[in-house]
Amino acid sequence: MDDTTRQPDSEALLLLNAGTASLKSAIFDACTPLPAQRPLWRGSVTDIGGADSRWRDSEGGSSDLAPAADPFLGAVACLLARSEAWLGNRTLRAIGYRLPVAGGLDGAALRLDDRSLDALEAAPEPVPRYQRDALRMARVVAARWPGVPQVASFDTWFHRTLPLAERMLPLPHRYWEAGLRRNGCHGLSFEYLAMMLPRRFGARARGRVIAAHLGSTASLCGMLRLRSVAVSPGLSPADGLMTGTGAGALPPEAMRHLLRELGDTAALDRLLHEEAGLLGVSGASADPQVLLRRETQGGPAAERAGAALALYVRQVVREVGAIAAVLGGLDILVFTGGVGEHDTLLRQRICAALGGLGVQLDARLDASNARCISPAGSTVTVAIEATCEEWVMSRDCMVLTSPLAHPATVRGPGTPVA
Ligand SMILES: Nc1ncnc2c1ncn2[C@@H]1O[C@H](COP(=O)(O)OP(=O)(O)O)[C@@H](O)[C@H]1O
Ligand SMILES: CC(=O)OP(=O)(O)O
Ligand SMILES: [Mg+2]
Repeated sequence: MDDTTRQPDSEALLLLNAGTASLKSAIFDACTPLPAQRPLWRGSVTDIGGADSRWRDSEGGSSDLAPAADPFLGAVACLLARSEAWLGNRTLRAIGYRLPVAGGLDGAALRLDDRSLDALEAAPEPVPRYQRDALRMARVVAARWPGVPQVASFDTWFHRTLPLAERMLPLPHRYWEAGLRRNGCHGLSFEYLAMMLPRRFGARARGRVIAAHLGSTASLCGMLRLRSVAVSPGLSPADGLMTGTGAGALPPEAMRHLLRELGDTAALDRLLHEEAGLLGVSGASADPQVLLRRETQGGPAAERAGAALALYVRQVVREVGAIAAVLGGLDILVFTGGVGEHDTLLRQRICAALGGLGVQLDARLDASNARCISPAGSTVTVAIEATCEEWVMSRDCMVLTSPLAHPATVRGPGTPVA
């Protein structure tokens, strides 16, 4: 590397990734123009606001989180303190955030300042709750580290290539004009996969790919030539697949019934996002690992755990089938996210149900968590790729804080996304 481009060794990036049930942070070394793919440190708070809320870090640290009046800001305070302690004397070059939607702003990523934060906060509903959380966090961080550049990376950017037929909702046109459209989810994760798959599978990766991001929430993305052409959710993971605590898509009659019964949208939101999904059906847990254990223990509780898992698997299988139809077939099925990367049993159930599409698993490879888990010569390559949204965010931070950066946005001219 040219010495004139070398940053002081002590420069670092802090990336903050607020999801639906977790807050993750990662610190990357900022001494090379393109940060190494492995973070120096990782921290997370899981089950935010729940009974099992815990922080953990990549150095083995972990403890329960004390209840807080505002559980999300409690999680932020915890991770910022841990991050600051880990950083020690290192200088922060930038702090990056994942934002699910660009709120009408242009581009893949942008520098956050009072003006852009105001604009994002003023973006009209509907925006997912965790968008608002990420913006609240950015205000807290700006007060704690004034002067450190802040950068937002948008999930919506990767899905800018969705065709109109995938984006539109069958509603009167005025709602389209008002910005009501299908945006897809987990764009930074799919963008990461779109960079990694060609390294592993060469030209095959440019064919018909379905990426299954199965984490606390779940969404699928169909890609052709590594571009997003089909997605399972609409505006947020509240649509599409069920999740740990979320119902996913529901028939309108069910929504009307629930709204009548519950009386207001806040109660409806709580039910749909916090009390439904695997937790609601099983009556026991949002965590598939817990349900897989419970399923084997017999009795009504085991039956409900089994029913919840069967529903989850069925929804993923149905969506893979639908997206494969849109793609005209399937060359690669890639799993990512906490469940997709680690849950052998659920992967096996999903793949067994997809045999009709040519999906096969080599049980030995799968049990050993190999990265390619289909037998050699299979019609469909089945792969596991550990996602790293924070690495995509770290690149945006480097580009937007470089002296050559375009003043506002990176990764090409933007398509306005509402
Ligand atoms: N080793 C594991 N085996 C099975 N499931 C796992 C494992 N590790 C994490 N998970 C599951 O992954 C989910 C969290 O996914 P992840 O992508 O890490 O988080 P988030 O969606 O909050 O960003 C949880 O449901 C958890 O049970
Ligand atoms: C939906 C989303 O992007 O967040 P999570 O990390 O919780 O899946
Ligand atoms: Mg996530």
